[in-house]
Amino acid sequence: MATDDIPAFIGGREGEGRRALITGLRGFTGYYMAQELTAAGYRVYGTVMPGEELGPDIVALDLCDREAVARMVDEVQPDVVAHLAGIAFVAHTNAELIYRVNVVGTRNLLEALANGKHRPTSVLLASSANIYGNASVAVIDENVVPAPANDYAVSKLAMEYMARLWMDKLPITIARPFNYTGVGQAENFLLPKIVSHFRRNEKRIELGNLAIARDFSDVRMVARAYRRLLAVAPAGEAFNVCSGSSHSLANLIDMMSEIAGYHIDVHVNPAFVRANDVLTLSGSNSKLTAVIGQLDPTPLSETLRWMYLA
Ligand SMILES: Nc1nc2c(ncn2[C@@H]2O[C@H](COP(=O)(O)OP(=O)(O)O[C@H]3O[C@H](CO)[C@@H](O)[C@H](O)[C@@H]3O)[C@@H](O)[C@H]2O)c(=O)[nH]1
Repeated sequence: MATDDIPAFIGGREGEGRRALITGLRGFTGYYMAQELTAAGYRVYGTVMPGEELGPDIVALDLCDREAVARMVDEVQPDVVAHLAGIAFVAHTNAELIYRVNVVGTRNLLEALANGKHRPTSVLLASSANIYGNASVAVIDENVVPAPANDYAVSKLAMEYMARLWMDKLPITIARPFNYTGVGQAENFLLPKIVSHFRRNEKRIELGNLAIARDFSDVRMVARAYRRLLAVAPAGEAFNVCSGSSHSLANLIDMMSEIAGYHIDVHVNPAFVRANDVLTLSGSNSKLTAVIGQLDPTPLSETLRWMYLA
């Protein structure tokens, strides 16, 4: 689809009179997704983990509880679904939980939606660029054959394969986000960790593998891209969600030094070095922008400044 053909309602109120379900509403991305969908006119329903605070239109849900998932879907009867709940930390040590939540939990949701009284017009599943592993090409597009290198990535690729079994019943879109960050991301991820050290004025930081590079986006851009995908993506397709430019770890530290106005000493702590790390992830967003229009990515230095000053 050429950019000229992109429907005019993009950026408008395409959600008017429609119900959106966000799984993982209180997760890092869920918060921004809710803002984005509410602004587009959707009535937003969300699931949170049992024990988290509830509110109107917010349901506590363990995705691994198949019957509870079916009940929730029956109550909400969503028109669109952004499935963001899942284990997001690549170095999470509980492999069983990773597979249970990311694969079985997603299967429970798709089964409930397919069997539900009301069929949604779009279901977006958050997969991950980590499925590509250590790709041999410099810039990764959706045709690169996935080569997952850790349990997290295998779980996300398994989720994608499992989702294909439901594509004859549900209009499913797979998002493959590259790295993204922003205010509210947990400090066990690389950029919030670096930013928080500078915020505390620390002169030393212990990191893991320094020889990495990532394509970082701003979480607000990712939420915008997901909202547009829900409105216009052709069913059954996978889309990279990324800025198209990659930064080395040294470059990230330099950027933060510039913002904070001082130098930090970087030390390697073997405890943070991952076995089977993915070294470089740099993506092409051409397929995405051809369908949803230009992304207007926020420069990473601006996102870092936002986090530093928050
Ligand atoms: N977290 C962390 N990472 C470190 C550190 N030192 C080096 N790294 C390296 O920095 C890279 C980025 O780590 P994370 O920020 O934890 O992100 P990620 O593993 O790339 O995963 C993120 O991006 C994926 C998409 O590419 C997402 O799917 C995933 O949920 C997550 O957001 C990894 O190669 C990691 O080994 C450290 O102290 N902490």
